[in-house]
Amino acid sequence: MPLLSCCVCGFPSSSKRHQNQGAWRTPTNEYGKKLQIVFIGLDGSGKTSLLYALRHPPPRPDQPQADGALRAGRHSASAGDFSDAVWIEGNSHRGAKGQSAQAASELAELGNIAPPPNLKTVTIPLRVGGTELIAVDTAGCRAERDSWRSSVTGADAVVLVIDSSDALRLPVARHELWKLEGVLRDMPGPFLVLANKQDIRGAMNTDSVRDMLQLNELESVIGGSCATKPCTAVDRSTIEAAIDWLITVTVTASSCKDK
Ligand SMILES: Nc1nc2c(ncn2[C@@H]2O[C@H](COP(=O)(O)OP(=O)(O)OP(=O)(O)O)[C@@H](O)[C@H]2O)c(=O)[nH]1
Repeated sequence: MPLLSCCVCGFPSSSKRHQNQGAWRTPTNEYGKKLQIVFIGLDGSGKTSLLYALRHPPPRPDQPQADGALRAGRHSASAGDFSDAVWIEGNSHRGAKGQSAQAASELAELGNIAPPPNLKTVTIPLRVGGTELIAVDTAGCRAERDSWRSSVTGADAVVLVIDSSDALRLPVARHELWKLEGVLRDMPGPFLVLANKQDIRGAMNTDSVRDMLQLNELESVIGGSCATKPCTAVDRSTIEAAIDWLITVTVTASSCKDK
């Protein structure tokens, strides 16, 4: 018999994911507690750049950005933009959250926060479309990827960021993703793959990224959907749309439990 999917959350109606939607909803704000979204992805895939883009207010029409929003982005990332971030120490991390480390040293220079030199994850408060989020930016370097498992456990939603312009590293991303298969199976919330760097000529489209990551197979293994959305850190609206969608799936679907 075919699995019936919920028309709201897309998960099979009999799945743990569908039934757990809304488990986190409490009366503390419009939707409940702050959603915690964990961002994972290989080093250089663009996690911190995307989060910076989300934090950064869109440019005013009368104030055109200097070429490359990215350059004005995290690298020069004004310390103030991450001044309420929480810097979490990692044991073996050797500065692979490189630009976070740069932002961190800028913070330190300003005497704002004195982050530890070995950063592992950075927790950043965000507001997207009126919803308050806690974004967890993990380190993507090889030495830190095993810690994704603990970062992902208990998250409301997980986002895997892919550098779509780097087909050569897709098998590595696939390998790391499939190592999380068990955690994703137990996770109540949605899982989203962001095919980042769509501004780069020759970047793979979402279908190719899906194929390379074997997401159709993963969906049947974890019993839930793995959505794929295109985005680029150069255009804030693309990441905002993707995260908006993620919030809608997580939040709106909370009502599906009652249907
Ligand atoms: N052209 C382009 N460059 C991007 C985009 N997103 C990120 N980058 C660049 O890719 C590089 C890596 O981005 P990061 O945000 O540091 O990647 P990360 O995933 O946080 O990397 P780690 O901290 O090492 O795990 C930087 O030079 C960014 O400017 C994008 O959408 N388009």
